[in-house]
Amino acid sequence: MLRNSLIGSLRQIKPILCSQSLRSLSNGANSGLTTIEVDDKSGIATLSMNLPPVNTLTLNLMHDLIDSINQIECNKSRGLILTSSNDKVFSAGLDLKELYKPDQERLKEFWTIFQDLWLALHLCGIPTAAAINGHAPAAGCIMATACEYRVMLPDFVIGVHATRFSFLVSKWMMLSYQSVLPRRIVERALNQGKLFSTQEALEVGLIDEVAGSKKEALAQCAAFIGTFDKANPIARTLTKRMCRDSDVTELLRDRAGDLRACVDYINTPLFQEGLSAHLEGLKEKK
Ligand SMILES: CCCCC/C=C\C/C=C\CC/C=C/CC(=O)SCCNC(=O)CCNC(=O)[C@H](O)C(C)(C)COP(=O)(O)OP(=O)(O)OC[C@H]1O[C@@H](n2cnc3c(N)ncnc32)[C@H](O)[C@@H]1OP(=O)(O)O
Repeated sequence: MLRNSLIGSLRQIKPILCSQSLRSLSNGANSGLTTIEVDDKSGIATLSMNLPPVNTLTLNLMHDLIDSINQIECNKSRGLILTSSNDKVFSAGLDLKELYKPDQERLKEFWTIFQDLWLALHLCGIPTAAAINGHAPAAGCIMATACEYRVMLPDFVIGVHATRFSFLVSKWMMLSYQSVLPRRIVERALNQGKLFSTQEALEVGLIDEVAGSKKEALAQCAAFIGTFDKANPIARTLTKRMCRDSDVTELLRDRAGDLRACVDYINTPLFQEGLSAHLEGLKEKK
């Protein structure tokens, strides 16, 4: 029953582009906001976000990421490593400009694609790891928690600091955080709007390892992916999805309800005023 419902729900996000070859993948498959490099020897695909200056999750970047995840999965790569081509920022999270005084139809599209991205990453059939080679606030952190393993470079921050500027997060975003950290730590960190330093993140278990360089981070992620070599890939995928079932069911059960709640909240004066102050703060930093 559980397995059937899992398979059923997974069909909803089944990758469509299943005929592409590894060669064309390694040549880069889309508009350049992401790049895919497949290591010939290991068969592991590295997916890099490449949207200067800070990899904000715009509609286009999120579309590219979903396409890339689907392509990597369809090509039966041995694993997927998510990273950034910026050496200071993994991802600055959602594009705040999309949330400020938004066009209502575009906002719906934006939130829906964010849900899709999280589902694609969270339910990706092959092993996934994040090489966090820069700051990873807010949705940057949520993307990392949707992966199975996290390796981070020193002197950066990661976490969900939404309450600092009067944002709430959806339940599924909270569950993603909670799938990595104990509930009491998540509750405290979300309420404080805490950004963890690399060292703090390691101590609480938000990340699994610290690496000295991006090259080392990629190697550590690849070593993690190698730990599944003895597992049957289909059994592994089904097991991963069963383990994650309760997290995704929350969203799949009522995507429209989540969309409605988010759109309503984003339109409140509380949210818009907090966002306006946050955007000013980012400008004044200069
Ligand atoms: C009752 C039930 C209700 C349910 C409600 C559910 C949901 C409700 C609704 C809301 C959703 C809340 C979800 C939030 C998830 C998010 O991801 S929101 C995004 C939050 N992200 C941030 O706050 C990060 C802000 N950025 C930074 O802190 C820094 O930029 C950085 C990442 C640390 C990098 O610093 P650095 O010094 O290298 O760069 P700059 O700060 O100079 O930035 C360069 C440039 O980029 C612009 N920028 C940065 N981040 C963003 C962003 N997220 N969106 C848009 N633009 C961004 C910055 O302003 C600079 O622009 P420039 O001045 O024009 O150069």
